[in-house]
Amino acid sequence: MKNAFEIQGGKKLKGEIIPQGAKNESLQVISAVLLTKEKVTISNVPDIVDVNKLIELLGDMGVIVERLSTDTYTFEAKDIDLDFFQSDAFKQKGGSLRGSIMIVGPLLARFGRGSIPKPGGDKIGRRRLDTHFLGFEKLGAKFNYNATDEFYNVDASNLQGTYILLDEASVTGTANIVMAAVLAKGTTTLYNAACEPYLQQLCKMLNRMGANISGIGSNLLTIEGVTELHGTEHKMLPDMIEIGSFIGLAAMTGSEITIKDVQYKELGIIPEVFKRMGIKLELRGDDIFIPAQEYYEIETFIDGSLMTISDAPWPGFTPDLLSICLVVAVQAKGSVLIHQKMFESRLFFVDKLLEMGANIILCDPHRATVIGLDKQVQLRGISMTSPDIRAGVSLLIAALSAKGKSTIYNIEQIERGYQHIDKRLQALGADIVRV
Ligand SMILES: CC(=O)N[C@H]1[C@@H](OP(=O)(O)OP(=O)(O)OC[C@H]2O[C@@H](n3ccc(=O)[nH]c3=O)[C@H](O)[C@@H]2O)O[C@H](CO)[C@@H](O)[C@@H]1O
Ligand SMILES: C=C(OP(=O)(O)O)C(=O)O
Repeated sequence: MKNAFEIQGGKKLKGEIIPQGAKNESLQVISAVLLTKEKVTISNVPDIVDVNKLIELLGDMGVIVERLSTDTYTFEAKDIDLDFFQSDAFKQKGGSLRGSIMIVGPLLARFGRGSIPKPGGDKIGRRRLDTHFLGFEKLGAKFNYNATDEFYNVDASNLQGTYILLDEASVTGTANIVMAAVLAKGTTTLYNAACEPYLQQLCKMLNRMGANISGIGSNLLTIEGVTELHGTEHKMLPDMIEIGSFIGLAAMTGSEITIKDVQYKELGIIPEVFKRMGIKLELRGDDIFIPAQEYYEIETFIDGSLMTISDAPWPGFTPDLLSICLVVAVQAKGSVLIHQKMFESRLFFVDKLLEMGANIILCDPHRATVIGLDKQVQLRGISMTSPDIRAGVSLLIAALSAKGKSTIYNIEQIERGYQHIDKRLQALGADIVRV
């Protein structure tokens, strides 16, 4: 398998691009099929490494998976092989993606026990799972963590609804606890819940399956336990992180791009953050049109002080788009402080941007000040390795804007979240090949 992209940068792109279905939503709703023995049909499923691995894992557990078309699947979790969870195959596969952690809640709810190896995902700093297991414990489960094997086991003969104040608004943690609580006895009140669109979509799907969840979209969820759930149909939202990435791509390369069918009202603060970086966006129907812009100027705060872009749980700005904002700022007019509050190793990729000619001061692992080049100096193409999914795409955007050839290695990191990205960029006129 060829695992690098070779890019000849500096070309203006033009055209329309359709965002894939949301990666992080997919990982939640596909895990939720374990909650019922009936058939669940899911559409707009992105064809990306992480989602394909989860689907394969479900198949290994005994879920009957049928692919109806390129992006539509049915899942039927009639019989699950509970012994599979102690096998080496599970330990190896289950640990290879972050999203696999969300099979534990449904397994616990339906079969009274669940297991998971310490999950993978991006190496972007410490990524604790306490919220998940503290929540399960509150519902009456017992868990143990084998530090040698890096393996978690959770047991519960009878989950009991209760009041849970989460220690942090964890996205996958909230999803996991909600999925455990829907089949628990009595009422669970979940406070400090995360409420990203991914979670809103999950909760709506669970309600269609017969669950009784209220407070969707807020940080206070009330879940009245039910005895069983049924089959349903679900369609994934477009991936808001892809949409943000394409906005950044258009600005940095000075290209005219239309992003189709974005479900604008689900994008929260995302378009506003890019607008404050000086990027012109037009909503046409439900498409975002970004005109070719010679330059874009980052606003200051009202009092004239330096703009700061930082992450926060929803409806704050998602941490998954900060790397994109950082790279876009490299060619802006003006300066910005990028403050990545959640993850402590997500900004180190600026080293590569520095090598390409960017003007950035990495203040500490969480903060970087970018002094924009205002397109007066073009970045230089280099060879680089993608450290994580969003840094990878940011480097790809930098490479597309740069003079000369860049090579990006370790593109599995990019491909775990961006579907057929080389082909889709080629369709916009990009010079990118897989080598
Ligand atoms: C598969 C999936 O859905 N992955 C997403 C999910 O990961 P994931 O669910 O793993 O991330 P969490 O929401 O648990 O939080 C990530 C990290 O941020 C810290 N933290 C979290 C909440 C908070 O209020 N303050 C805080 O500092 C935590 O210590 C944690 O280590 O949510 C992250 C945060 O949006 C995203 O980057 C990931 O793309
Ligand atoms: C950090 C991310 O993903 P994961 O949680 O799967 O590592 C991401 O999507 O930006």
